[in-house]
Amino acid sequence: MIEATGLTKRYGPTTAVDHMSFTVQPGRVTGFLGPNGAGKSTTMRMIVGLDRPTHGTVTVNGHRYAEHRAPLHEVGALLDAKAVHTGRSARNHLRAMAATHGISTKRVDEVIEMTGLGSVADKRVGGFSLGMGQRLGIASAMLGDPQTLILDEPVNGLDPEGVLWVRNLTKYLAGQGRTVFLSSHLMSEMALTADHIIVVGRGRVLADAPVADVVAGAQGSSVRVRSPQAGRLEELLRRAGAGVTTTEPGLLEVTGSSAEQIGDTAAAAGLPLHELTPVSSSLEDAYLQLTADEVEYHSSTLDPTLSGADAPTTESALR
Ligand SMILES: Nc1ncnc2c1ncn2[C@@H]1O[C@H](COP(=O)(O)OP(=O)(O)OP(=O)(O)O)[C@@H](O)[C@H]1O
Repeated sequence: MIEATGLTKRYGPTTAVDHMSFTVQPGRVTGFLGPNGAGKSTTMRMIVGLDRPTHGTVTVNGHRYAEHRAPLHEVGALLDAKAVHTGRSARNHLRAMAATHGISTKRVDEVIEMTGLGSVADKRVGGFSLGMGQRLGIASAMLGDPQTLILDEPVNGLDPEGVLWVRNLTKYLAGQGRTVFLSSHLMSEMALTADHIIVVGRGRVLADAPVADVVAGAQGSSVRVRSPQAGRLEELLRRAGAGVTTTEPGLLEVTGSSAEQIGDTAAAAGLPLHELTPVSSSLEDAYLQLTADEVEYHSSTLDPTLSGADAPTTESALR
């Protein structure tokens, strides 16, 4: 379990982390989401003692990182995949790490196998692709078979197969009762991977809840209703206070009313329904609403005259 209490980090005039308090529970995958500069990496670095809090505390299983006797067995972290001696092979890098922590070479072979690095383990890390570097970073984090895993952007640079692998691995590790805390900019991926998310913006916690609750709390959830008597139904729903828009004859997009309420209203009036579909907001919608005022760089409106490399994308606007 990771517990942050009033965690604060200032760099000169910049407050990177501003009185953050949260708990990351074992047995589930917790996602850490936030726009560029929100303080995610700084928070993760403080968890593993690479940065010292200006105020507040953060502990892993009740102790600050530095207080753990064998930290590698307690906490595994992927913070900067490029922070590896590039002249060494992956196997030698892992063996050097293992040797200084009393970990067997058998375990090195295990993590190489587990992370799919077998065919490149004896090649120089300097020639690794970003994805291979990420796998090596994850192998390093797993080396001590830790109870807690902290992964900063683990799917960054991975191909779809690699992304799926990280998803399955993190779910599997959480299923074993471990604490898994990972940051990502890929909202759609987080929706598939995380059970719980902590959303941050400008160093503060904006949401800390199960993924389903964050999505349900987003504005914009609606119900698609199809009826041969859509006009009459629209009248009744409006009278009951719902918002209704019509995009094609017979089809209503209803907000402010649940599918059950709409079904009951239609049944009470004897109106036939041909479709009644709740359309929930995606995690991305919820995330954009939560962080709308917190991003450092707004893309405002997308300029249609920009094209190719000049055109901002949703992802680049968030980063
Ligand atoms: N060593 C440092 N010195 C000065 N300012 C820093 C330092 N590290 C981070 N910051 C600032 O602190 C804020 C939070 O940065 P941080 O890297 O933690 O955010 P982040 O959420 O991880 O962002 P990203 O998604 O870009 O990785 C930013 O404004 C950043 O410029």
